[in-house]
Amino acid sequence: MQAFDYEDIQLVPNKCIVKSRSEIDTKIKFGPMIFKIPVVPANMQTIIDEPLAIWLAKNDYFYIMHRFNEDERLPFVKKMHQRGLFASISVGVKPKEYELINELAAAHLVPEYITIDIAHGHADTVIDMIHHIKKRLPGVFVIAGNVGTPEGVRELENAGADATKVGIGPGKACITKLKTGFGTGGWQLAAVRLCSKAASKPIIADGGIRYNGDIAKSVRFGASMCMIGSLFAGHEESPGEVISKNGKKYKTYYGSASQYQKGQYKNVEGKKLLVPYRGHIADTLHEMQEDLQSAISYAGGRELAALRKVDYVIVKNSIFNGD
Ligand SMILES: NC(=O)C1=CN([C@@H]2O[C@H](COP(=O)(O)OP(=O)(O)OC[C@H]3O[C@@H](n4cnc5c(N)ncnc54)[C@H](OP(=O)(O)O)[C@@H]3O)[C@@H](O)[C@H]2O)C=CC1
Ligand SMILES: Nc1nc2c(ncn2[C@@H]2O[C@H](COP(=O)(O)O)[C@@H](O)[C@H]2O)c(=O)[nH]1
Repeated sequence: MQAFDYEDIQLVPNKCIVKSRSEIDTKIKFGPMIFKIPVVPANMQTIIDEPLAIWLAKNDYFYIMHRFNEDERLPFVKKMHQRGLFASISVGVKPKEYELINELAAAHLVPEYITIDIAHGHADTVIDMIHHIKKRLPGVFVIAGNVGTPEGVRELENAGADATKVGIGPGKACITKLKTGFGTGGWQLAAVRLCSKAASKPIIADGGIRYNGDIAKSVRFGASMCMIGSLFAGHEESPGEVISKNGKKYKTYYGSASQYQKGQYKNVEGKKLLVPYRGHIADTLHEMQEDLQSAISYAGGRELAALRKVDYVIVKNSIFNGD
């Protein structure tokens, strides 16, 4: 298997079949709903909060609420449904998480999406949680992860997951590769390709996306959706205060397995960084859509599916990886 990452790949253009990029459709059906673009902000505490989730849902973007305000998740589902919006939450695998599923079922609160979010998702703990959710909340679209291998994808799909999330350690705030020696960091795009070939259901490419063009590349290699953290971290709407330093504005971005998230230095696999302030998230999402429309035009198509068939070349070291 050849190892490559986003910066090593360039997609090869086909003849354009549209007169304007505005004709091009970037919509994606993912689970029970259709979204404007195949992009979801990472379910991390420095990336999403309730006001942003509401804005994203109202504006036809996919979102996944993080799982770190444990007791706010049930009321969150209720509030979203009262507003006529879809609910999409995350869970872990510890005993309290089983109770949450039971409480949601008892209250007849059925979120549209539940993401099982742990670092090493190819595990019986995740398989057991998939079974539990499917038993108690059968209508929910279950996303499970993270995994980095075809075997991981197949096992979670066979257990009942409706989609799997691929990426072990490629994230900008991640230090898993350094701390453990394991992961898909440096070959995340090749891992997406490998996993998507084994998948019979959608996969989410999670981590390592540094430029808008990487979204098109993820779709080329089989992703239905891209989860992005660092590119979304610096916005006005991102949780946390704007920090001024040497006349420049920043926002904080920290890993979900960092000591800042955990409140203690134990099994730490994430770090904290400052990312430049980028204005409003609506502008970034709009630019992502425009760039994706342009990418589809280079693919010679009118919709996302055109990207799946384009040729590619591997050009090692063409540009420096942001990491
Ligand atoms: N995508 C990625 O590469 C990574 C993502 N993360 C993110 O960090 C957050 C915290 O993740 P996580 O620590 O899994 O969540 P939790 O702290 O909720 O741990 C989940 C469960 O899995 C156990 N566990 C965690 N890591 C391992 C492992 N390597 N082998 C065996 N058991 C394990 C934990 O027990 P115990 O702690 O006692 O071992 C716990 O019971 C999540 O949001 C996750 O997505 C973290 C690292 C990598
Ligand atoms: N190894 C770790 N990975 C983490 C941690 N917190 C989050 N993540 C993963 O990173 C992506 C976002 O990646 P980015 O390159 O777009 O910034 C996120 O969705 C998680 O899967 C962590 O502490 N350690």
